[in-house]
Formats: sequence, structure tokens, C-alpha cells
Amino acid sequence: MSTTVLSIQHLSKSYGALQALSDVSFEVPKGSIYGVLGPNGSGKTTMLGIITDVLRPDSGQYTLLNSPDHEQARKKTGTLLETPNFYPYLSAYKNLEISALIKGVSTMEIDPVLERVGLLARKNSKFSTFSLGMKQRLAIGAALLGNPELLILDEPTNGLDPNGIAEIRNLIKGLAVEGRTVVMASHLLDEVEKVCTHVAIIKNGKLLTSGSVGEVLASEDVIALRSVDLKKLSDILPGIAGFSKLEWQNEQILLHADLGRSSLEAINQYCFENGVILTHLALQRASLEARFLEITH
Ligand SMILES: Nc1ncnc2c1ncn2[C@@H]1O[C@H](COP(=O)(O)OP(=O)(O)OP(=O)(O)O)[C@@H](O)[C@H]1O
Repeated sequence: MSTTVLSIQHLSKSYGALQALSDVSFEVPKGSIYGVLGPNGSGKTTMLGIITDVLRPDSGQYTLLNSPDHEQARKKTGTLLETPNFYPYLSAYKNLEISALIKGVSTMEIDPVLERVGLLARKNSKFSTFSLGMKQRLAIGAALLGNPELLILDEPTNGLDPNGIAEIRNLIKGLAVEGRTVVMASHLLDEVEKVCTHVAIIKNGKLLTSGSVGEVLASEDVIALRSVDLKKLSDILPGIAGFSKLEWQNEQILLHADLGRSSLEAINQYCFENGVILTHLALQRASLEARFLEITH
């Protein structure tokens, strides 16, 4: 049975007349990488601010690590809300020493953490000599001090080059393999699909959908079909089990359907039995971008 690490219940928050978050609820299972996905300004940072006690909600609440005591649970949580102000002229090690001091964590943890984020060999280099990707890895290292069960990261790959992005994504996946739970905000559907196991999609402060990435992003299959008689094909397709809708393209029809309730063979047979010979039949899952646009527009 999966345990819930973070439970968000009916959170609302407004800034004056602007409703930044509106009755948002979802549950984060232990060991998941939970993406909070939404376009800029959708309320992601506001939500992460609330669950890290930087902001107060107008209403609603959250439960962290099943503890009634936020203060206690916070000790087992690592956060990275914005790139921290490391000292540019101090080494990676010295910077983490300051972070450890602030967190009340033993300096014995610093080397293992530097190793974990791939910076041990550069522990004595000045922060100012680091690439953006290395700076971000050091920031995640700081969040890892205290061996947290849960990490909360706001747009952890923002502004990085493709190499840096790949490093951070691999690092995040590795954290979950170690049994930690990660909650991360992202405005990139592709990133959520590549990194996350679960997703909550928010738009204008409202939760549109949440669940496992498989459930949320691929709840519908798209199948491309061609035939000499497209008109007849379009007439018969609505009779297929799991049918959702049709889309006309130049020389083919895209069938949106739930293949859990049908199969390509069954579609082929159905068409044949209804007098349509298919010249092409292929599964063409909705591009995730299209799915995201569909969800958020
Ligand atoms: N302190 C504030 N005062 C007034 N409005 C704010 C404040 N903070 C955020 N907002 C507004 O609340 C809405 C949600 O902002 P938020 O930063 O939570 O969204 P976001 O999804 O994290 O966006 P981004 O990715 O651009 O940071 C936006 O319209 C933003 O302009």
C-alpha cells in the first residue's frame, strides 16, 4: 500500500483581487516524483510557498509526512525554491558548511552530499567558477543536507543548458530510487513526462487534473486510419468501443479512443465487417504537447 507523504487539502490563496490558488487538493505518494505542472503564473510557486510555510493560505491545509507538527516534518524536508545565494568567492565545501550550520546538520554530511551531486572532485573550487548546472547541483546538495525524505524543488532545470538539464533530471530520478519523494514545479510538459511519476496540472490557480503520469497524460489513444472511402470510414468509426472523437486530416482520419476497451485488430475487423477496407492503421498517441494544450485551453 502506498503511503501519502504530502496531503494537500483545499488550499486557496489570493493576492488582493487575484485568486492565485483556488481549492487545490491532491495527495503525493511516497517514492513518487510529483510534478506540479502549469503555465507561468498558474500558481505553482504560490503552492510550493504554502507547503514550505513561506506563505500562508487563506484557507485549506496540508499534512506533511503524516505529522501534525509542521516544524518536525520540516526537518525531514529539503527545499529549493529559488537558486540560493551561495557566496561566489567561497568553495563548494565552505558554502555547504554554512548551509549545514544554518540547518543544524553535522559537517560530516557534506562530503557524501557533494559526492551524491557529483561535485566531490570540485569541493575546493570557488562557487563562481561553476557552470549553471553545477550551481544548481550544489543547491540540490544543500537541500539534501539532513538526509530529507521529501524534496520540494521549484523549476529545478530552469535556465540550464541541455547538459545541465540532463544532469539535474538524472539526479532527481536517482533521489527517488533512493526512496525519497520529490515534489517539483515545472512549466514543461515534456519534462514532467520524462522525469515524473505523477502530475498535478494547474491553470489559473485551479487544479485541472491529477494522478499518475500514465493516467493523466495518456488517457486517450489516437489512431490514424486511411481508406479509399474516408466518408464511409468516418460514418462507421463512432460505433467502436471506447470511441471519443474523430479528427479529419488531409488523407486520413485520426480516431480518439480508449484502446483499453478495443484493440487495433478489433478496429481493423470492425471496419472490414462494416464494409471498409483500411489501407493504413497505426497507433499515433496524441502528442503530449497537444494533450497539455487540450487540458489547459
Ligand atoms: N506576492 C504577490 N503579490 C501579488 N501577486 C502575486 C504575488 N505572487 C504571485 N502573484 C501572482 O499570482 C499568480 C500565481 O503566481 P505564481 O508565481 O504562484 O505562479 P507560477 O505558476 O509559479 O508562475 P511562474 O512559473 O511564472 O513563477 C500570478 O498571477 C502572479 O502574478
